[in-house]
Amino acid sequence: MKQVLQAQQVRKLYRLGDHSVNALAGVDFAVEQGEFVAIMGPSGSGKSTLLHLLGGLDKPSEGEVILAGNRLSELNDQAATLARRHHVGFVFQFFNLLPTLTARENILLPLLIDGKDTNGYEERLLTLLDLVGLSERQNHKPDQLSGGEQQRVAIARALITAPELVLADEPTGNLDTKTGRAIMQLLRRSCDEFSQTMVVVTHDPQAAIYADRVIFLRDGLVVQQIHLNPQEPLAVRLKMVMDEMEKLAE
Ligand SMILES: Nc1ncnc2c1ncn2[C@@H]1O[C@H](COP(=O)(O)OP(=O)(O)OP(=O)(O)O)[C@@H](O)[C@H]1O
Repeated sequence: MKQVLQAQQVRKLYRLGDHSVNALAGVDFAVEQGEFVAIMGPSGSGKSTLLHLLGGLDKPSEGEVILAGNRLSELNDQAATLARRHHVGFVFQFFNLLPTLTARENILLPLLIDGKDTNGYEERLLTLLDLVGLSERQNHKPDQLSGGEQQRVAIARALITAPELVLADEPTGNLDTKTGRAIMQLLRRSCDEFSQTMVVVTHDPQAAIYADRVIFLRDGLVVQQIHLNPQEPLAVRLKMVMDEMEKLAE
């Protein structure tokens, strides 16, 4: 299987005045195409930092991230931006929707930024609007949508270019259980049907159970990884994730 993403001995040191925070202390892993990986760990364990480095939004202090065959440290800023644009869709906790644009226009934005003709994407847009359940609300602006609906717009926006890799930071944060489950099922379907790769940071075991693999971070290090079988009942997977969380909390 093709590897879409690799982290090699990734370290991140934040300097704060006269002291520094070791946010990542040497993280190694690889993600294969079509794989769904959840990253879990206590607050401050380095999850968001890692996601930013994996997507080339920030640079490691040491180590290397290889994204779709590109060694990010060897790219200049412009080349890194293009690699990101062509290979990665981002879903952040604060949806970063443009308030003056409708849901539909926000979803099409990555194509416009990349200078693409959006006409050729009409069918994909309609499919995505349907998948995220927003066909009826495509002409609403963000302030006319609920938090869950805004989150679904952000997810459709991340998927419109059919990126090989989707990086999501707490995609179910602040959502009710039902909407959160629908979002995770949508990401899972994107893996299964379009062979897209997902890396999702979450503190919620109910969200992590949709992954093939859960990576646990603590103090900036990978301390455990477990594989989940999507064929197993949700309750079995949930127990596996929660047992592991409990062990790591000891
Ligand atoms: N820009 C920054 N400057 C300085 N320190 C930072 C910065 N960003 C994160 N940190 C520190 O790095 C460590 C890891 O933070 P990070 O946000 O990656 O953790 P996290 O696991 O995502 O936490 P949470 O679950 O609370 O979002 C923390 O100690 C945090 O305070």
